[in-house]
Amino acid sequence: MEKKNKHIDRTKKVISIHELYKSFGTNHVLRGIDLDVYQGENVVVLGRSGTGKSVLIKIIAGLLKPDKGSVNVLGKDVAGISYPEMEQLRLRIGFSFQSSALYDSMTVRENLEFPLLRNSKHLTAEQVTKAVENALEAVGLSQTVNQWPAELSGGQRKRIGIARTLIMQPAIMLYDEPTAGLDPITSMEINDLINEVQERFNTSSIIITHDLTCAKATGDKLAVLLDGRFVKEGTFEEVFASEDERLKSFYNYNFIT
Ligand SMILES: Nc1ncnc2c1ncn2[C@@H]1O[C@H](COP(=O)(O)OP(=O)(O)OP(=O)(O)O)[C@@H](O)[C@H]1O
Repeated sequence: MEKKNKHIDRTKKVISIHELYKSFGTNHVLRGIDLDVYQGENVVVLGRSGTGKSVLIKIIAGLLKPDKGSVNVLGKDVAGISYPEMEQLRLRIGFSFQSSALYDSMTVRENLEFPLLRNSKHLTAEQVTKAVENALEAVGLSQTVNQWPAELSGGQRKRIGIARTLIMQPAIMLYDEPTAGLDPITSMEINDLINEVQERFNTSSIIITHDLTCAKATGDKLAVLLDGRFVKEGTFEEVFASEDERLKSFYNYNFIT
């Protein structure tokens, strides 16, 4: 079912990218990217492997520097800001990695406490406990608080990874292949969670995925990256109605793999 989100505020851009270029030596990965993400909007980025989707969200998160172009995130130009300003901005961006990136030697509670204790030193023990409880409740895994990551399923680890980013109350969520390696039912649960996070916390998100079911379920807008540029933007139906041969071959490839 195509999603409907009534909460998008089209008067507020939380991410605005214009003519972004990024190369690694002679590998010209991003070649003139334009993208706007509005308050409360979920944008899905589709594209074949190696087209630069992860590079794009790493630039948004300040983990890579753009070569050229403007990248404005929550009102700040990430290319021009100082390191301390970038650190502050990064706290408002939740990055959900493909690998979930949990610390195996820490319990779920400790994994969730970690970003809070490092970044919000003024909090009392009681406030930290409450924040952990709230984040776990938001992802439906309150009962796992004393478990180890190794005791959790892939889907649960993914949820705990999302809870660990939610604990910092981010304005923007970046999901890198959130359903990769998960079975269809668990994937559907993660899609639902992405939408719940969007509605409950009014976050704006970029979701990188090869999973067209995820794209349809979570994306208010889809953007297709090809040869270093976005070649098509629109709703799932608009993108799939495209007669562009380059897009058609991409969809066919995805449907049969
Ligand atoms: N730090 C880096 N140094 C050099 N090259 C890099 C670096 N990061 C990415 N690249 C190159 O940039 C290109 C795009 O990589 P990226 O990881 O963004 O692709 P992707 O679209 O996310 O692929 P996938 O769907 O397989 O995850 C690749 O050719 C990759 O080798």
